[in-house]
Amino acid sequence: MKLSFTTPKTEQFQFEITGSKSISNRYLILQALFPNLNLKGLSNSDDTQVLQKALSASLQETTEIDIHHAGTAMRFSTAFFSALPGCEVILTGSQRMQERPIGILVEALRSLGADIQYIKNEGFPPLKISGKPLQKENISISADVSSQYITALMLIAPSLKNGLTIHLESKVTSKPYLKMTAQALESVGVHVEYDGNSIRVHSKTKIEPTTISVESDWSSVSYFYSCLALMNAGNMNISTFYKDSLQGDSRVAEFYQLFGIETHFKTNFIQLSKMDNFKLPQKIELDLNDTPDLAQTIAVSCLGLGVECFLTGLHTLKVKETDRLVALKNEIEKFGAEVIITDESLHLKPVDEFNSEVKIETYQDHRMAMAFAPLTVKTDLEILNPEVVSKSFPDFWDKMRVLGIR
Ligand SMILES: O=C(O)C1=C[C@@H](OP(=O)(O)O)[C@@H](O)[C@H](O)C1
Ligand SMILES: C=C(OP(=O)(O)O)C(=O)O
Repeated sequence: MKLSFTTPKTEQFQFEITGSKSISNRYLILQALFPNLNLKGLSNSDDTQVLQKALSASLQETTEIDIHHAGTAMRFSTAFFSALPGCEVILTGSQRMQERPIGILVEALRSLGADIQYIKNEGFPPLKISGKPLQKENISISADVSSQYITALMLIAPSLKNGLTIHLESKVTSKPYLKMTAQALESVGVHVEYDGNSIRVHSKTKIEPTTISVESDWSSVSYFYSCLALMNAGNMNISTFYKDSLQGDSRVAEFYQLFGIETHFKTNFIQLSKMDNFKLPQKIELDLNDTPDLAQTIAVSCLGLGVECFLTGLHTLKVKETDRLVALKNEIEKFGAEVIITDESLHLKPVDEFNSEVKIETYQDHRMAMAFAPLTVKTDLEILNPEVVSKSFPDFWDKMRVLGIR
């Protein structure tokens, strides 16, 4: 899809963004445990829809469930089905899902008594799961590959007889997602104690009827911060967001101050505007260990603004929808800039003038398409397989059109 930008007639934009897929997928598991949980404003993303479908599958006999590209759905439902007595499922996913590691979670579940077998490669989906009551109440797990393994254990913990204590080994990656899980559990009345290196989730069999409204997705809104940073003028009112967010990616508001974007929190929306007389820095350095999904957005903003950046804490990017470090290097260098990557960092040295008419490969990764789209404000470009955005944000291109990106 070829993209071009026409300065819109208005400088004031107003729109709404779909519910957070991370929050939605946590509450879907909790709803499966506690049926009197009522959910409003769920994400319309593919990743949420596949999890909804998986959880509503009839489990009379061995059922194959295809989770496509959805990492959270794969990890959360592995734990859920393992602890569901009597169920027999085969959990599979896309080619890339079959290359994304799950061994740490499977080992943890097995040590609690789960019956899980690998169908193809040791350590990777597809999995054959025979659900049964899990016994132990203590577990140690490596926390530096994906926080989703730990979230998966936390979400099923209330259904274990004595709850579960999870000891975190090694440096914890994507930590705010664990806090999000703890807050989701607390919001339905499950008691959680979290002291940094261990998490205790108490058992709970029933909850009071509860209605939860899912907050909009902060990772999705990052692309609008990037657009505004690259545009000459404008302000945006985007709903529904609150100052006290469950989502770690709400730090995008702080990060984009570096690029002259101010965030004002109104009752239920955010107002983004450009700071007056702002002078861009020559170089920024950020540790994104807590917010890995913002890395692509920030790297491309830097390319567009001509700001050198050194991003660290990126070791998990290699095992996401694609190897995002390699994908970023390949695509950013097409514009003439230089990118140096290691296993956990990215150093971008920008160029004054871009190569034009660049074709962006998206590698089946929604965030590659969405991170590069804002660059159209500066130069015409082409995004290959633009439909990948539906993994987290199906309405993405409609919203871009509102801003003048066609
Ligand atoms: O728990 C979650 O909802 C997520 C956790 C993060 O993954 P890792 O913990 O694997 O970094 C993040 O990248 C992903 O998009 C969503
Ligand atoms: C990494 C992501 O998702 P997941 O791991 O759930 O597939 C993402 O949405 O950027």
